[in-house]
Amino acid sequence: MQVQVVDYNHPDAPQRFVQSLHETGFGVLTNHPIQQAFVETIYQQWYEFFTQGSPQDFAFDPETQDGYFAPEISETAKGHQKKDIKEYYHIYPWGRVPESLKDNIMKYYQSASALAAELLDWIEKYSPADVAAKYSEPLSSMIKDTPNTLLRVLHYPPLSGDEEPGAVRAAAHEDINLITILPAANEPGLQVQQKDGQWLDIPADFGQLIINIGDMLQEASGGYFPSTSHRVINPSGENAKKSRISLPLFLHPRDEVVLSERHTQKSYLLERLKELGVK
Ligand SMILES: O=C(O)CCC(=O)C(=O)O
Ligand SMILES: [Fe+2]
Repeated sequence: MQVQVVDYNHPDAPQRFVQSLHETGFGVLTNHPIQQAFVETIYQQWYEFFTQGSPQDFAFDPETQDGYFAPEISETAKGHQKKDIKEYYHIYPWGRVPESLKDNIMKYYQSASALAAELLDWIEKYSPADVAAKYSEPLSSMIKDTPNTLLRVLHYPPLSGDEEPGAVRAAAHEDINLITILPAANEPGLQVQQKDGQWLDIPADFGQLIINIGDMLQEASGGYFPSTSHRVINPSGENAKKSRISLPLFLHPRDEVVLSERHTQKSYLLERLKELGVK
């Protein structure tokens, strides 16, 4: 099955969307409540911050993990040797955010988190009974008042030609969290790995919202929802001269939430951050 594009307002949307998540780990929504013009304003503001601002003034704190991650310290995907070609900024509700960018990005954080709670209710409702029985509490309540949900603003710079051979914008990886909400980026490149190993472009037209399953929901659902590998490939030709901005929101439960017999959110996250080499 291919990743389904689902109209958020259609009566069958919840069921079709959850089916797509089960079969592919991904689903794409149109006509959703996040306004594209607002997303674009954010892309523009943060593009200026990365390219003309002083991101180093907000260098990330290894303890708390908020702030700016420069290209030199950017993460290396699990199982890979080369760093991704990207820089990014981690936003938490309690974390540091440049004053001039705060209003819009926190408004986005709140509205995308509210939408995520609704989508988690859809997922809960259309989980088979034996899968739903594994959830230690309702999925949307796992993220209620959580301080752990992470909004990452990513800037993939134009390619200069002297990148390390083999390095890519984002090497194949799985997300750590419950679900990820990602507005279509301003440039293409996102691909998902199918069960047969082939890489497929994610449908990501202007204004679409991409949702994918992360390891924590895979863990909590006993594998019913797969945390599927995805990557961002390097552009070529004229597109290589362009920046790419994207804005994934990684929904994380509160620390104490039980995911499975072996893991709480806190123990699972620590294990994964060590693997990424950023903790
Ligand atoms: O930039 C993108 O489109 C995806 C980024 C991503 O997968 C991630 O940061 O986990
Ligand atoms: Fe990802």
